[in-house]
Parts: sequence; structure tokens; C-alpha cells
Amino acid sequence: MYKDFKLGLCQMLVTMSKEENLAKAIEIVGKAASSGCNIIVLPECFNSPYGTNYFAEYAEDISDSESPTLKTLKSLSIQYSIYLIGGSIPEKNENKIFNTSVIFNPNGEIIGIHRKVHLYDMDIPGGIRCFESDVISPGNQATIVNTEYCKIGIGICYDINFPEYSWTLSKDDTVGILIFPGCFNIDSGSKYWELLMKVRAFDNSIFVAGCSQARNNDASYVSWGHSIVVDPLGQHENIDEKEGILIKDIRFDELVRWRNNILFRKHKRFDVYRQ
Ligand SMILES: NC(=O)CC(=O)C(=O)O
Repeated sequence: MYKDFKLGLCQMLVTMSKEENLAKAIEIVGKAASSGCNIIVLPECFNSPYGTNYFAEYAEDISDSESPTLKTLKSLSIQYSIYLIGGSIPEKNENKIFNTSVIFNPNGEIIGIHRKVHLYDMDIPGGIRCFESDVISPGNQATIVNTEYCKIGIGICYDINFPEYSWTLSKDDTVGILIFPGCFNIDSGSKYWELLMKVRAFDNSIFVAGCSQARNNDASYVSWGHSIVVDPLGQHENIDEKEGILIKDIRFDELVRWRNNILFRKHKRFDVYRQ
């Protein structure tokens, strides 16, 4: 049901230049692939600065065969024969914009499209103010993709805040890992990025990975960084805020042992819980 693999989380620095961002993605994915990673992940908004002022300008139509970002992702997945979770990009679709992750298999075929379901609308007194819903439309589906290693549940950033979303992905026993391209800010990130990743992993007895943008202190929205992988017991590895790659061998024997002995997943009482 599961096959071990090497995961690479590419915590790249995102700038105002889409051209530079795509060149950076090519460089960092190449490095992760050279280190033997089978599944490689980019962060939320890897081709665009994160922010409601930018989404429309940087958005691309993912059905357009000339989309520069999609062409880049496709050719990287083929060149390195990898599964590539293309972080997210602002997606233009008719008159709407979505925050969208496109996932490729090693043949360069799209195996999943996830549109961020929970929009980040936040006004912290004295802190960050961001209303994604001013510009972005929400997706309406939980996304699971099939790979030769396991099924993967996909969410984007703020999607991790909702336990029901992670459970919806995790309840299929063949899903071995949840992957969240992200861009928490330094306020939310310092408070609960690690906590959320750990609790979702522990609650669902599953691996969880969060791949962040690197911190860019020149950006209007400063990313927390600290890309992270958590195992089903809640043990984690992460990197700091700078550009870098977190490489982690995902070994499923531990997940299987844990699920066989600790039966949270089977003890749920949906007959008691309220919607
Ligand atoms: N990009 C986001 O969705 C930001 C977020 O979730 C946060 O807490 O910060």
C-alpha cells in the first residue's frame, strides 16, 4: 500500500520578478532532484509575491499551453522524473482568481489541481491584515493525488487550520502524507505553524509536510519559513527561515506500526460528534 520515498521541500526566496522566481524554482528543484528526492514541493505563491495586491497581475490560466509557470513545472517533472507539487500560483479562470496548486507526475502529466479551500482573511490588531477573499475565490474540493508511493492529501497554507479538512484527506487509509505548500507570516508562523503541523500529524496518524517560502524581509508580507516534516507520532524536522531544502526519507513502517497499535483512527465516534 505504501512505498518509502525521499521528500524534498524547496523553501525558495520569492521576489517581485516572476522571471527570477521561475529561474529560482528551476535551480532549487534541480538541486533537490540531484539529492535523490522522488517527490518535490514548492511553496505557496512561488511565482508571485504573496499578497492581494499581486495576485491579479501574476495570475496565469493553467489551461493555456503557453503558461510560463505550467511549462516550467511540466518540464522539470519530466527532466528529473519526479512528482512535483507545484506549490501554488494565482490562477486566472474566466473572471475569477484562485490560489491553486498543480501537481505533476514524472511523465509531466497533471495528476491533481487543488484550489485553496479556506481563504486567509485575517485582521490581527497591531499585526497582519490580509483578506484573500477580496481577490481570490475559494476552491470547493479536498484534493488527493495518486502516486506510486502512496496517496497524498493536498492543502494550501490556511487549509491546515481546519482539522476537518485534514481528516477528510486522511480517512482514506491509503493516504500516507498530507502536504501543505504554505506562506505563514512571521506573526502566525511564530505562534502556531509548527503546532498545527504536529497536531494534524498526531491526530490523523499520518505524515504532514509544510513547505514555506523563505523569509524575504523586503516583502510586504514576510514569510515565516521553517519548512517542516512531522511523523505520525508528532516528531518533527525543520529548517530555519533562510532559503534551503528540507530533505526527508519518508519511511512507512513507523506509520503502519503506529496505526496498528494506537487506534485513534478507529475509535472515532461520529455518532456522538456534531457537525
Ligand atoms: N497564506 C496563508 O494562508 C497564511 C496563513 O494561513 C497564516 O496563518 O499566516
